Amino acid sequence: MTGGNAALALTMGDPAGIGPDLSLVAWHNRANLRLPAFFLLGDPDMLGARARMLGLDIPLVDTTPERAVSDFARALPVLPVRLTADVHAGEPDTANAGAVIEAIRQAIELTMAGRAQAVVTNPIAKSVLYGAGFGFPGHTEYLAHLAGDALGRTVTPIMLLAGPELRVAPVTIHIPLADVPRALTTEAIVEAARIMSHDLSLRFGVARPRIAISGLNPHAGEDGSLGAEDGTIIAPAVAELRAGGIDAVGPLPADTMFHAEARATYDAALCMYHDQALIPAKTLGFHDSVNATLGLPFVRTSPDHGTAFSLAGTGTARPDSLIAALRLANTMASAEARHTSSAA
Ligand SMILES: NC(=O)c1ccc[n+]([C@@H]2O[C@H](COP(=O)([O-])OP(=O)(O)OC[C@H]3O[C@@H](n4cnc5c(N)ncnc54)[C@H](O)[C@@H]3O)[C@@H](O)[C@H]2O)c1
Ligand SMILES: N[C@H](C(=O)O)[C@H](O)COP(=O)(O)O
Repeated sequence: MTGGNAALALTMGDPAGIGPDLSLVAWHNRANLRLPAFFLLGDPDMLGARARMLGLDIPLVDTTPERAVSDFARALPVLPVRLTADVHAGEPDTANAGAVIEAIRQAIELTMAGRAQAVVTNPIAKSVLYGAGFGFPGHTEYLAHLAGDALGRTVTPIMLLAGPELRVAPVTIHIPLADVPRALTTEAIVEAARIMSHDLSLRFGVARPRIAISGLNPHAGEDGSLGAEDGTIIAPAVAELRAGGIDAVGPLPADTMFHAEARATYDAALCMYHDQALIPAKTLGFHDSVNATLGLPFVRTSPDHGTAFSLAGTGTARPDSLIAALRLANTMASAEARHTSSAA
């Protein structure tokens, strides 16, 4: 589902974090960056105050999704989502959690209605939302929940970290490490790899995706002597995927699948848990990797970093990952639109 030539829907994220800073800087440099048009779902007063704090003269305009592309050239288009409490940069406040969540909800609704091209989310602070009763581990699970509600079916999200050096995703996402072995099943690995393969073709233009699947245990279990899951859970998943025509290899020892020569042998890696995937992703490209959620009925990207509260309002936060997220959302949605129109 893509909104054609519509603007991207960018959510404000936690208003005390660096999301507002990065959005203002990105818009300010839109011409030399040749950025795709976006509108920001957020509080105009907060944005104006942060621009002044950063010493940036940035015109804001209340917009609609339909006017945003034309507005983007002369002002930062804002779809107002009003905050409850005053914002102090670097000082998160659970009183604003409702508005943070509402901005995400509206971005999804507009994108699923074809009024926005894709969703790009500025960072939220999970603990702040939890403190206000938010019942999901983060955007990834919340987006899948809302999409599933809209479609009347279960939507399984895959959290892909996409950068110039590596694309990688974990099978299990925001669960405690102690719970990972119990959560790993052959079915979950197969489903994750199938979604990854499908979206790499549909939204990344990879004709025949090669997927490298990691083991769980050291040395991928060392033939069972260092753990059983690699042989009893992961290997059957690889066999099932290959029997179904997906070019999957594994289970691979995780410590020798991320150096340059290894990375040249696959299009994306699938790991068993959060840090097994995100450590190499953020080590190889912290400032130019993007968090892209696969498996959704719309495109969603996010910077690969968080709210960096200590940097908010200082002018020192780097906008690179947000810029890459805006560009990737546009590229992914455009690839899907081309694929869909050629299949029609
Ligand atoms: N996409 C998201 O919404 C997202 C992603 C990761 C973490 N988070 C949340 O953010 C909060 C803080 O998490 P954290 O401290 O683990 O990670 P973080 O990414 O906010 O910060 C980690 C380190 O990187 C630095 N950093 C982050 N972004 C930067 C930028 N653009 N430019 C320069 N330096 C930057 C920070 O100053 C800090 O030193 C947590 O609540 C976490 O849940 C959200
Ligand atoms: N786990 C990701 C990371 O560490 O970058 C990030 O927190 C994802 O958060 P969302 O599900 O809110 O995108």
